[in-house]
Amino acid sequence: MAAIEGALSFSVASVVEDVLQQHGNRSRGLDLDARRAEEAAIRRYEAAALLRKLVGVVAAKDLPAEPSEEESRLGLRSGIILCNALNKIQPGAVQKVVESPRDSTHVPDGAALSAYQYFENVRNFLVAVEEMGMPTFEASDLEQGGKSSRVVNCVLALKSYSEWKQAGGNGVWKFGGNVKTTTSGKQFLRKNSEPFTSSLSRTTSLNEKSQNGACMETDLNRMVGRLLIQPDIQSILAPVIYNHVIFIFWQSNSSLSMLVRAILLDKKPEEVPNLIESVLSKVVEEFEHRIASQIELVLKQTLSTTKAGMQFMQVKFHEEIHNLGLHIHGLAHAASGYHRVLEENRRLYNQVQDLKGSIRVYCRVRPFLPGQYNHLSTVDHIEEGTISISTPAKNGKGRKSFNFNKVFGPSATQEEVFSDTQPLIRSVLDGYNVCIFAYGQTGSGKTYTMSGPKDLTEHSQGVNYRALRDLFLLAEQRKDTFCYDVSVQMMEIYNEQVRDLLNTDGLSRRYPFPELVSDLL
Ligand SMILES: Nc1ncnc2c1ncn2[C@@H]1O[C@H](COP(=O)(O)OP(=O)(O)OP(=O)(O)O)[C@@H](O)[C@H]1O
Repeated sequence: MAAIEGALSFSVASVVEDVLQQHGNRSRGLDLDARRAEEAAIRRYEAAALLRKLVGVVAAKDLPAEPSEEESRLGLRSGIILCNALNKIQPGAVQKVVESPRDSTHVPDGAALSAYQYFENVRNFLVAVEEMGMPTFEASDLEQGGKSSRVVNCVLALKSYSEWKQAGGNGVWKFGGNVKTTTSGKQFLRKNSEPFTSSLSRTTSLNEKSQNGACMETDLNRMVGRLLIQPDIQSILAPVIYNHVIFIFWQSNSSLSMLVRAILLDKKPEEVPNLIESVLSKVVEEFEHRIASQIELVLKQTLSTTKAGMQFMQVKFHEEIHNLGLHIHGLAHAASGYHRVLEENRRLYNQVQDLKGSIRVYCRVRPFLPGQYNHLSTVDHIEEGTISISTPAKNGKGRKSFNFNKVFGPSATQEEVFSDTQPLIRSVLDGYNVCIFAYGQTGSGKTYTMSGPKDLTEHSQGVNYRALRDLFLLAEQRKDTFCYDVSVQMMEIYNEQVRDLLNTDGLSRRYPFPELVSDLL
Protein backbone atom coordinates (compact mmCIF):
# COMPACT_ATOMS: atom_id res chain seq x y z
CA MET A 1 0.00 0.00 0.00
CA ALA A 2 2.81 2.34 0.93
CA ALA A 3 4.48 1.51 -2.36
CA ILE A 4 1.32 2.44 -4.28
CA GLU A 5 1.07 5.72 -2.44
CA GLY A 6 4.71 6.27 -3.24
CA ALA A 7 3.89 5.76 -6.91
CA LEU A 8 1.85 8.95 -6.83
CA SER A 9 4.34 10.96 -4.85
CA PHE A 10 4.19 13.86 -7.30
CA SER A 11 1.28 16.20 -7.82
CA VAL A 12 -0.47 17.23 -10.99
CA ALA A 13 0.49 20.79 -10.08
CA SER A 14 4.19 20.00 -10.07
CA VAL A 15 3.92 18.26 -13.43
CA VAL A 16 2.05 21.18 -14.98
CA GLU A 17 4.52 23.63 -13.52
CA ASP A 18 7.51 21.72 -14.84
CA VAL A 19 6.00 21.37 -18.30
CA LEU A 20 5.15 25.03 -18.43
CA GLN A 21 8.63 25.87 -17.24
CA GLN A 22 10.18 23.73 -19.98
CA HIS A 23 7.77 25.09 -22.53
CA GLY A 24 8.56 28.60 -21.50
CA ASN A 25 12.27 27.97 -21.65
CA ARG A 26 12.03 26.32 -25.05
CA SER A 27 9.74 28.78 -26.74
CA ARG A 28 11.13 32.00 -25.56
CA GLY A 29 14.87 31.96 -25.46
CA LEU A 30 17.15 34.70 -24.33
CA ASP A 31 14.85 37.68 -24.91
CA LEU A 32 12.23 36.33 -22.62
CA ASP A 33 14.83 35.31 -20.04
CA ALA A 34 16.13 38.84 -19.99
CA ARG A 35 12.62 40.20 -19.70
CA ARG A 36 11.79 37.84 -16.93
CA ALA A 37 15.01 38.74 -15.11
CA GLU A 38 14.04 42.37 -15.48
CA GLU A 39 10.55 41.72 -14.17
CA ALA A 40 11.98 39.68 -11.30
CA ALA A 41 14.33 42.53 -10.43
CA ILE A 42 11.46 45.06 -10.45
CA ARG A 43 9.46 42.81 -8.15
CA ARG A 44 12.49 42.33 -5.90
CA TYR A 45 13.04 46.12 -5.65
CA GLU A 46 9.37 46.52 -4.87
CA ALA A 47 9.65 43.94 -2.08
CA ALA A 48 12.83 45.58 -0.74
CA ALA A 49 11.18 48.99 -0.79
CA LEU A 50 8.28 47.68 1.26
CA LEU A 51 10.53 46.02 3.84
CA ARG A 52 12.81 49.09 4.13
CA LYS A 53 9.77 51.29 4.57
CA LEU A 54 8.29 49.04 7.25
CA VAL A 55 11.41 48.48 9.40
CA GLY A 56 13.23 51.70 8.55
CA VAL A 57 16.43 52.15 6.56
CA VAL A 58 18.64 51.78 9.64
CA ALA A 59 17.23 48.43 10.62
CA ALA A 60 17.19 47.47 6.95
CA LYS A 61 20.83 48.47 6.41
CA ASP A 62 21.61 44.93 5.20
CA LEU A 63 18.99 45.21 2.49
CA PRO A 64 19.82 47.73 -0.28
CA ALA A 65 17.02 49.63 -2.01
CA GLU A 66 17.70 47.79 -5.25
CA PRO A 67 19.26 44.54 -4.15
CA SER A 68 20.61 41.82 -6.37
CA GLU A 69 19.24 38.33 -5.78
CA GLU A 70 22.26 37.53 -3.60
CA GLU A 71 22.02 40.80 -1.63
CA SER A 72 18.34 40.18 -1.07
CA ARG A 73 19.04 36.67 0.15
CA LEU A 74 21.81 37.81 2.52
CA GLY A 75 19.73 40.69 3.85
CA LEU A 76 16.71 38.53 4.60
CA ARG A 77 18.54 35.40 5.66
CA SER A 78 18.52 36.15 9.40
CA GLY A 79 14.73 36.55 9.27
CA ILE A 80 14.96 39.70 11.40
CA ILE A 81 13.79 42.12 8.72
CA LEU A 82 11.01 39.76 7.67
CA CYS A 83 9.74 39.26 11.23
CA ASN A 84 9.88 42.96 12.13
CA ALA A 85 8.16 43.94 8.88
CA LEU A 86 5.40 41.43 9.48
CA ASN A 87 4.94 42.67 13.03
CA LYS A 88 4.52 46.16 11.64
CA ILE A 89 1.71 45.00 9.36
CA GLN A 90 0.19 42.55 11.82
CA PRO A 91 1.36 43.45 15.34
CA GLY A 92 2.26 40.40 17.42
CA ALA A 93 2.27 38.04 14.43
CA VAL A 94 5.79 36.92 15.42
CA GLN A 95 5.94 36.80 19.20
CA LYS A 96 9.69 36.70 19.60
CA VAL A 97 12.26 38.00 17.14
CA VAL A 98 15.84 37.00 17.87
CA GLU A 99 17.73 40.22 17.14
CA SER A 100 21.33 40.42 16.01
CA PRO A 101 23.74 41.69 18.75
CA ARG A 102 24.25 45.41 18.20
CA ASP A 103 27.98 45.34 18.70
CA SER A 104 28.58 42.27 16.59
CA THR A 105 30.73 42.73 13.59
CA HIS A 106 28.74 42.32 10.47
CA VAL A 107 29.72 39.34 8.43
CA PRO A 108 28.84 39.53 4.73
CA ASP A 109 26.89 36.33 4.82
CA GLY A 110 24.81 37.59 7.74
CA ALA A 111 26.54 35.19 10.13
CA ALA A 112 26.22 37.38 13.24
CA LEU A 113 23.57 34.96 14.49
CA SER A 114 23.88 31.25 14.65
CA ALA A 115 22.23 29.19 11.95
CA TYR A 116 19.77 27.95 14.54
CA GLN A 117 18.71 31.48 15.44
CA TYR A 118 18.20 32.33 11.77
CA PHE A 119 16.10 29.29 11.46
CA GLU A 120 14.00 30.28 14.50
CA ASN A 121 13.21 33.70 13.01
CA VAL A 122 12.53 32.38 9.53
CA ARG A 123 10.41 29.53 10.84
CA ASN A 124 8.34 31.84 13.07
CA PHE A 125 7.85 34.18 10.14
CA LEU A 126 6.74 31.35 7.83
CA VAL A 127 4.31 29.97 10.42
CA ALA A 128 2.78 33.42 10.86
CA VAL A 129 2.37 34.16 7.14
CA GLU A 130 0.93 30.71 6.55
CA GLU A 131 -1.66 31.29 9.26
CA MET A 132 -2.57 34.54 7.54
CA GLY A 133 -3.15 32.66 4.29
CA MET A 134 -0.14 34.19 2.52
CA PRO A 135 1.95 32.32 0.01
CA THR A 136 4.97 30.96 1.85
CA PHE A 137 8.39 29.72 0.88
CA GLU A 138 10.91 27.21 2.18
CA ALA A 139 13.63 28.23 4.65
CA SER A 140 16.06 26.80 2.12
CA ASP A 141 14.92 29.46 -0.39
CA LEU A 142 17.04 31.90 1.66
CA GLU A 143 20.09 29.72 1.12
CA GLN A 144 22.30 29.75 -1.91
CA GLY A 145 20.47 28.13 -4.85
CA GLY A 146 17.04 28.66 -3.24
CA LYS A 147 14.05 30.06 -5.12
CA SER A 148 14.30 33.75 -4.27
CA SER A 149 11.20 34.44 -6.39
CA ARG A 150 9.09 32.65 -3.79
CA VAL A 151 10.46 34.92 -1.06
CA VAL A 152 9.62 37.97 -3.21
CA ASN A 153 6.12 36.60 -3.82
CA CYS A 154 5.60 36.28 -0.12
CA VAL A 155 6.77 39.82 0.61
CA LEU A 156 4.61 41.24 -2.18
CA ALA A 157 1.64 39.36 -0.79
CA LEU A 158 2.40 41.06 2.54
CA LYS A 159 2.37 44.35 0.72
CA SER A 160 -0.96 43.54 -0.84
CA TYR A 161 -2.35 42.63 2.54
CA SER A 162 -0.97 45.80 4.12
CA GLU A 163 -2.57 47.97 1.43
CA TRP A 164 -5.86 46.17 1.76
CA LYS A 165 -5.74 46.75 5.50
CA GLN A 166 -4.88 50.43 5.07
CA ALA A 167 -7.77 50.79 2.63
CA GLY A 168 -10.17 49.80 5.38
CA GLY A 169 -9.92 46.01 5.28
CA ASN A 170 -13.27 45.49 3.62
CA GLY A 171 -14.30 41.90 2.90
CA VAL A 172 -12.01 38.96 3.32
CA TRP A 173 -8.52 39.40 1.97
CA LYS A 174 -7.40 36.60 -0.26
CA PHE A 175 -4.08 36.41 -2.01
CA GLY A 176 -4.24 36.19 -5.79
CA GLY A 177 -6.14 39.38 -6.49
CA ASN A 178 -9.56 38.19 -5.42
CA VAL A 179 -11.51 39.84 -2.66
CA LYS A 180 -14.79 38.46 -1.54
CA THR A 181 -16.68 41.62 -0.73
CA THR A 182 -19.08 41.42 2.10
CA THR A 183 -20.57 44.90 2.26
CA SER A 184 -19.64 47.37 -0.42
CA GLY A 185 -19.04 44.88 -3.22
CA LYS A 186 -15.80 46.72 -4.03
CA GLN A 187 -13.24 44.48 -5.61
CA PHE A 188 -9.71 44.33 -4.30
CA LEU A 189 -7.14 44.44 -7.07
CA ARG A 190 -3.62 43.21 -6.49
CA LYS A 191 -1.54 46.27 -7.26
CA ASN A 192 1.70 44.55 -6.56
CA SER A 193 1.34 42.50 -9.74
CA GLU A 194 1.69 45.53 -11.94
CA PRO A 195 4.76 44.30 -13.83
CA PHE A 196 2.61 41.50 -15.13
CA THR A 197 -0.55 43.44 -15.67
CA SER A 198 1.31 46.15 -17.54
CA SER A 199 2.92 43.55 -19.78
CA LEU A 200 -0.35 41.79 -20.33
CA SER A 201 -2.17 45.00 -21.16
CA ARG A 202 -0.11 45.19 -24.31
CA THR A 203 -1.85 42.19 -25.78
CA THR A 204 -5.48 41.25 -25.95
CA SER A 205 -8.86 41.38 -24.37
CA LEU A 206 -7.92 38.19 -22.60
CA ASN A 207 -5.27 40.18 -20.74
CA GLU A 208 -7.71 42.86 -19.83
CA LYS A 209 -10.06 40.30 -18.48
CA SER A 210 -7.19 38.85 -16.56
CA GLN A 211 -7.42 41.80 -14.17
CA ASN A 212 -10.33 39.96 -12.76
CA GLY A 213 -9.78 36.42 -11.49
CA ALA A 214 -13.27 35.27 -12.33
CA CYS A 215 -12.91 36.43 -15.94
CA MET A 216 -9.53 34.72 -16.26
CA GLU A 217 -11.05 31.53 -14.99
CA THR A 218 -13.91 31.85 -17.49
CA ASP A 219 -11.42 32.36 -20.33
CA LEU A 220 -9.42 29.34 -19.30
CA ASN A 221 -12.57 27.27 -19.02
CA ARG A 222 -13.60 28.36 -22.51
CA MET A 223 -10.19 27.45 -23.91
CA VAL A 224 -10.17 24.11 -22.18
CA GLY A 225 -13.73 23.52 -23.37
CA ARG A 226 -12.55 24.03 -26.94
CA LEU A 227 -9.84 21.45 -26.41
CA LEU A 228 -12.27 18.99 -24.94
CA ILE A 229 -14.31 18.93 -28.13
CA GLN A 230 -11.58 16.70 -29.54
CA PRO A 231 -12.52 13.12 -28.46
CA ASP A 232 -8.97 11.88 -27.84
CA ILE A 233 -8.05 14.74 -25.62
CA GLN A 234 -11.43 14.66 -23.99
CA SER A 235 -11.10 11.08 -22.80
CA ILE A 236 -7.61 11.61 -21.45
CA LEU A 237 -7.79 15.10 -20.11
CA ALA A 238 -11.33 15.71 -18.98
CA PRO A 239 -10.87 14.44 -15.44
CA VAL A 240 -7.44 16.05 -15.12
CA ILE A 241 -8.55 19.41 -16.40
CA TYR A 242 -11.75 19.71 -14.44
CA ASN A 243 -10.38 18.29 -11.23
CA HIS A 244 -6.95 19.75 -11.21
CA VAL A 245 -5.79 22.02 -13.95
CA ILE A 246 -8.24 24.89 -13.48
CA PHE A 247 -7.71 24.71 -9.79
CA ILE A 248 -3.98 24.75 -10.17
CA PHE A 249 -3.87 27.47 -12.79
CA TRP A 250 -5.95 29.91 -10.96
CA GLN A 251 -6.88 29.14 -7.43
CA SER A 252 -3.83 28.19 -5.51
CA ASN A 253 -0.55 28.25 -7.27
CA SER A 254 0.75 31.73 -7.91
CA SER A 255 3.97 30.51 -9.56
CA LEU A 256 1.88 28.56 -12.05
CA SER A 257 -0.23 31.61 -12.63
CA MET A 258 2.90 33.60 -13.39
CA LEU A 259 4.20 30.94 -15.71
CA VAL A 260 0.92 30.90 -17.61
CA ARG A 261 0.99 34.64 -17.94
CA ALA A 262 4.61 34.62 -19.04
CA ILE A 263 3.86 32.09 -21.75
CA LEU A 264 0.73 33.87 -22.97
CA LEU A 265 2.53 37.17 -22.91
CA ASP A 266 3.46 37.48 -26.57
CA LYS A 267 0.80 35.20 -28.02
CA LYS A 268 -2.01 36.26 -30.29
CA PRO A 269 -5.52 35.11 -29.26
CA GLU A 270 -5.76 32.65 -32.15
CA GLU A 271 -2.48 31.05 -31.07
CA VAL A 272 -3.67 30.40 -27.54
CA PRO A 273 -5.81 27.27 -28.17
CA ASN A 274 -2.98 25.56 -30.05
CA LEU A 275 -0.53 26.56 -27.37
CA ILE A 276 -2.71 25.21 -24.60
CA GLU A 277 -3.39 22.02 -26.54
CA SER A 278 0.32 21.53 -26.97
CA VAL A 279 1.01 22.28 -23.30
CA LEU A 280 -1.75 19.97 -22.13
CA SER A 281 -0.56 17.14 -24.35
CA LYS A 282 2.91 17.66 -22.89
CA VAL A 283 1.36 17.56 -19.42
CA VAL A 284 -0.30 14.25 -20.21
CA GLU A 285 2.93 12.94 -21.70
CA GLU A 286 4.94 14.07 -18.70
CA PHE A 287 2.34 12.72 -16.30
CA GLU A 288 2.35 9.34 -18.04
CA HIS A 289 6.13 9.35 -18.05
CA ARG A 290 6.27 10.06 -14.32
CA ILE A 291 3.64 7.45 -13.53
CA ALA A 292 5.57 4.92 -15.62
CA SER A 293 8.77 5.85 -13.75
CA GLN A 294 7.02 5.55 -10.41
CA ILE A 295 5.50 2.20 -11.39
CA GLU A 296 8.92 1.03 -12.48
CA LEU A 297 10.29 2.17 -9.14
CA VAL A 298 7.54 0.33 -7.27
CA LEU A 299 8.16 -2.77 -9.34
CA LYS A 300 11.86 -2.54 -8.62
CA GLN A 301 11.12 -2.18 -4.92
CA THR A 302 8.70 -5.12 -5.02
CA LEU A 303 11.25 -7.15 -6.93
CA SER A 304 13.96 -6.33 -4.48
CA THR A 305 11.66 -7.13 -1.53
CA THR A 306 10.69 -10.43 -3.14
CA LYS A 307 14.33 -11.15 -3.90
CA ALA A 308 15.27 -10.45 -0.29
CA GLY A 309 12.41 -12.72 0.83
CA MET A 310 13.56 -15.46 -1.50
CA GLN A 311 17.13 -15.11 -0.28
CA PHE A 312 15.91 -15.31 3.32
CA MET A 313 13.89 -18.43 2.51
CA GLN A 314 16.87 -19.90 0.69
CA VAL A 315 19.09 -19.33 3.73
CA LYS A 316 16.39 -20.88 5.94
CA PHE A 317 16.06 -23.80 3.55
CA HIS A 318 19.82 -24.37 3.60
CA GLU A 319 19.81 -24.22 7.38
CA GLU A 320 17.03 -26.80 7.55
CA ILE A 321 18.74 -29.04 5.01
CA HIS A 322 21.93 -28.73 7.03
CA ASN A 323 20.08 -29.63 10.26
CA LEU A 324 18.38 -32.51 8.50
CA GLY A 325 21.76 -33.69 7.25
CA LEU A 326 23.12 -33.60 10.80
CA HIS A 327 20.08 -35.50 12.01
CA ILE A 328 20.45 -38.14 9.30
CA HIS A 329 24.14 -38.36 10.04
CA GLY A 330 23.30 -39.00 13.70
CA LEU A 331 20.77 -41.63 12.73
CA ALA A 332 23.25 -43.26 10.35
CA HIS A 333 25.80 -43.29 13.12
CA ALA A 334 23.28 -44.88 15.49
CA ALA A 335 22.28 -47.36 12.79
CA SER A 336 25.90 -48.29 12.15
CA GLY A 337 26.30 -48.77 15.89
CA TYR A 338 23.21 -50.92 15.87
CA HIS A 339 24.58 -52.96 12.97
CA ARG A 340 27.89 -53.37 14.77
CA VAL A 341 26.04 -54.66 17.82
CA LEU A 342 23.93 -56.92 15.62
CA GLU A 343 27.01 -58.28 13.91
CA GLU A 344 28.66 -58.90 17.23
CA ASN A 345 25.55 -60.62 18.47
CA ARG A 346 25.45 -62.79 15.34
CA ARG A 347 29.09 -63.65 15.70
CA LEU A 348 28.64 -64.66 19.33
CA TYR A 349 25.51 -66.62 18.51
CA ASN A 350 27.25 -68.71 15.89
CA GLN A 351 30.21 -69.11 18.17
CA VAL A 352 27.85 -70.66 20.69
CA GLN A 353 26.53 -72.97 17.97
CA ASP A 354 30.09 -73.99 17.19
CA LEU A 355 30.85 -74.58 20.82
CA LYS A 356 27.84 -76.77 21.04
CA GLY A 357 29.51 -78.80 18.35
CA SER A 358 29.67 -78.35 14.66
CA ILE A 359 28.52 -81.92 14.27
CA ARG A 360 25.63 -82.92 16.43
CA VAL A 361 24.05 -86.31 16.55
CA TYR A 362 20.61 -86.92 17.94
CA CYS A 363 18.87 -90.20 18.55
CA ARG A 364 15.10 -90.70 18.26
CA VAL A 365 13.27 -93.83 19.31
CA ARG A 366 10.13 -94.52 17.27
CA PRO A 367 7.05 -95.56 19.25
CA PHE A 368 5.42 -98.93 18.65
CA LEU A 369 3.26 -98.91 15.60
CA PRO A 370 -0.38 -99.88 15.79
CA GLY A 371 -0.53 -103.67 15.66
CA GLN A 372 2.79 -104.22 17.50
CA TYR A 373 1.22 -105.64 20.58
CA ASN A 374 4.07 -107.42 22.38
CA HIS A 375 5.81 -104.10 23.14
CA LEU A 376 9.12 -105.81 23.50
CA SER A 377 11.83 -103.20 23.28
CA THR A 378 15.57 -103.42 23.44
CA VAL A 379 15.70 -99.91 24.86
CA ASP A 380 16.46 -100.30 28.50
CA HIS A 381 16.91 -96.77 29.69
CA ILE A 382 17.01 -93.25 28.25
CA GLU A 383 18.64 -90.23 29.86
CA GLU A 384 19.41 -86.71 28.52
CA GLY A 385 22.20 -87.76 26.18
CA THR A 386 22.47 -91.49 26.80
CA ILE A 387 20.50 -94.49 25.67
CA SER A 388 21.03 -97.94 27.19
CA ILE A 389 20.23 -100.96 25.06
CA SER A 390 19.62 -104.43 26.44
CA THR A 391 21.77 -106.97 24.72
CA PRO A 392 21.69 -110.75 25.13
CA ALA A 393 24.83 -112.03 26.88
CA LYS A 394 26.23 -115.39 27.90
CA ASN A 395 25.85 -114.63 31.56
CA GLY A 396 22.31 -113.43 31.45
CA LYS A 397 21.21 -109.99 30.55
CA GLY A 398 23.69 -107.51 29.10
CA ARG A 399 23.44 -103.75 28.49
CA LYS A 400 25.16 -101.27 26.22
CA SER A 401 25.04 -97.51 26.51
CA PHE A 402 25.41 -94.99 23.66
CA ASN A 403 25.97 -91.24 24.01
CA PHE A 404 24.46 -88.57 21.74
CA ASN A 405 23.96 -84.83 21.91
CA LYS A 406 20.44 -85.68 22.91
CA VAL A 407 18.18 -88.74 22.93
CA PHE A 408 14.45 -88.37 22.15
CA GLY A 409 12.21 -91.12 23.49
CA PRO A 410 9.06 -92.52 21.81
CA SER A 411 6.89 -89.83 23.37
CA ALA A 412 8.97 -86.87 22.00
CA THR A 413 6.94 -84.56 19.79
CA GLN A 414 7.96 -83.22 16.36
CA GLU A 415 8.31 -79.75 17.95
CA GLU A 416 10.73 -81.01 20.64
CA VAL A 417 12.89 -82.73 18.06
CA PHE A 418 13.06 -79.56 15.90
CA SER A 419 13.82 -77.25 18.86
CA ASP A 420 17.43 -78.46 19.04
CA THR A 421 17.91 -78.01 15.31
CA GLN A 422 16.19 -74.62 15.05
CA PRO A 423 19.20 -72.38 16.03
CA LEU A 424 21.11 -73.77 13.07
CA ILE A 425 18.53 -72.34 10.64
CA ARG A 426 19.48 -68.81 11.77
CA SER A 427 23.12 -69.71 11.17
CA VAL A 428 22.23 -70.54 7.56
CA LEU A 429 21.02 -66.96 7.06
CA ASP A 430 24.21 -65.66 8.70
CA GLY A 431 26.22 -67.40 6.01
CA TYR A 432 27.05 -70.73 7.70
CA ASN A 433 26.69 -74.07 5.91
CA VAL A 434 24.36 -76.43 7.72
CA CYS A 435 23.44 -80.01 6.86
CA ILE A 436 20.66 -81.94 8.60
CA PHE A 437 20.05 -85.51 7.63
CA ALA A 438 18.37 -88.60 9.09
CA TYR A 439 19.97 -91.99 9.22
CA GLY A 440 18.53 -95.36 10.27
CA GLN A 441 17.16 -98.68 9.19
CA THR A 442 13.98 -99.10 7.21
CA GLY A 443 10.84 -98.21 9.10
CA SER A 444 12.71 -96.55 11.98
CA GLY A 445 10.97 -93.17 11.40
CA LYS A 446 13.38 -91.07 9.26
CA THR A 447 10.65 -89.85 6.91
CA TYR A 448 8.35 -89.17 9.81
CA THR A 449 10.98 -87.08 11.58
CA MET A 450 12.09 -85.11 8.55
CA SER A 451 8.70 -84.57 6.88
CA GLY A 452 5.86 -85.93 8.97
CA PRO A 453 3.13 -88.50 8.62
CA LYS A 454 0.95 -88.85 5.54
CA ASP A 455 -1.97 -87.04 7.10
CA LEU A 456 0.07 -83.87 7.72
CA THR A 457 -1.04 -81.23 10.22
CA GLU A 458 0.75 -78.15 11.53
CA HIS A 459 1.39 -80.03 14.73
CA SER A 460 2.84 -83.11 12.98
CA GLN A 461 5.09 -81.23 10.51
CA GLY A 462 8.67 -82.50 10.52
CA VAL A 463 12.07 -80.79 10.45
CA ASN A 464 11.97 -79.87 6.73
CA TYR A 465 8.75 -77.87 6.92
CA ARG A 466 9.67 -76.19 10.17
CA ALA A 467 13.18 -75.32 8.96
CA LEU A 468 11.88 -73.81 5.71
CA ARG A 469 9.19 -71.87 7.57
CA ASP A 470 11.79 -70.40 9.95
CA LEU A 471 14.10 -69.63 7.06
CA PHE A 472 11.48 -67.50 5.26
CA LEU A 473 10.30 -65.91 8.50
CA LEU A 474 13.82 -64.71 9.35
CA ALA A 475 14.44 -63.58 5.77
CA GLU A 476 11.23 -61.50 5.97
CA GLN A 477 12.29 -59.98 9.30
CA ARG A 478 15.65 -58.97 7.83
CA LYS A 479 14.37 -57.79 4.45
CA ASP A 480 15.21 -54.10 5.19
CA THR A 481 18.84 -55.05 5.78
CA PHE A 482 19.48 -58.18 3.70
CA CYS A 483 18.17 -59.66 0.53
CA TYR A 484 18.20 -63.47 0.36
CA ASP A 485 17.89 -65.79 -2.61
CA VAL A 486 16.45 -69.19 -1.72
CA SER A 487 16.68 -72.27 -3.92
CA VAL A 488 15.74 -75.88 -3.24
CA GLN A 489 16.98 -79.25 -4.40
CA MET A 490 15.61 -82.56 -3.25
CA MET A 491 17.46 -85.78 -4.13
CA GLU A 492 17.08 -89.39 -3.15
CA ILE A 493 19.96 -91.88 -3.05
CA TYR A 494 18.49 -95.34 -2.98
CA ASN A 495 20.15 -98.59 -3.94
CA GLU A 496 22.99 -96.52 -5.24
CA GLN A 497 20.57 -94.66 -7.52
CA VAL A 498 20.30 -90.88 -7.31
CA ARG A 499 16.88 -89.42 -8.11
CA ASP A 500 15.75 -85.83 -8.29
CA LEU A 501 12.61 -85.76 -6.24
CA LEU A 502 11.58 -82.35 -7.63
CA ASN A 503 11.61 -83.64 -11.18
CA THR A 504 8.09 -83.18 -12.45
CA ASP A 505 8.11 -85.84 -15.20
CA GLY A 506 6.12 -88.09 -12.83
CA LEU A 507 8.19 -91.21 -13.40
CA SER A 508 10.98 -90.78 -10.94
CA ARG A 509 8.85 -89.47 -8.11
CA ARG A 510 8.67 -91.46 -5.01
CA TYR A 511 7.18 -88.94 -2.62
CA PRO A 512 4.77 -86.03 -3.13
CA PHE A 513 7.44 -83.45 -2.29
CA PRO A 514 7.36 -81.16 -5.33
CA GLU A 515 3.84 -79.93 -4.55
CA LEU A 516 4.66 -79.43 -0.88
CA VAL A 517 7.80 -77.45 -1.62
CA SER A 518 6.15 -75.25 -4.21
CA ASP A 519 3.37 -74.54 -1.66
CA LEU A 520 5.98 -73.39 0.81
CA LEU A 521 7.78 -71.20 -1.69
N1 LIG B 1 7.64 -90.82 16.04
C1 LIG B 1 6.68 -91.54 15.41
N2 LIG B 1 5.43 -91.50 15.89
C2 LIG B 1 4.45 -92.19 15.27
N3 LIG B 1 4.61 -92.89 14.17
C3 LIG B 1 5.86 -92.97 13.66
C4 LIG B 1 6.97 -92.30 14.24
N4 LIG B 1 8.07 -92.56 13.51
C5 LIG B 1 7.69 -93.34 12.51
N5 LIG B 1 6.36 -93.62 12.59
C6 LIG B 1 5.66 -94.39 11.65
O1 LIG B 1 6.46 -95.54 11.38
C7 LIG B 1 6.34 -95.88 10.05
C8 LIG B 1 7.67 -95.96 9.39
O2 LIG B 1 8.22 -94.80 9.43
P1 LIG B 1 8.99 -94.11 8.22
O3 LIG B 1 8.34 -94.39 6.96
O4 LIG B 1 9.22 -92.70 8.55
O5 LIG B 1 10.32 -94.96 8.28
P2 LIG B 1 11.54 -94.77 7.35
O6 LIG B 1 12.71 -94.76 8.22
O7 LIG B 1 11.40 -93.54 6.52
O8 LIG B 1 11.50 -96.08 6.44
P3 LIG B 1 12.23 -96.24 5.04
O9 LIG B 1 13.66 -96.16 5.24
O10 LIG B 1 11.80 -97.60 4.63
O11 LIG B 1 11.71 -95.18 4.15
C9 LIG B 1 5.43 -94.91 9.44
O12 LIG B 1 4.14 -95.49 9.37
C10 LIG B 1 5.45 -93.77 10.35
O13 LIG B 1 4.23 -93.12 10.31
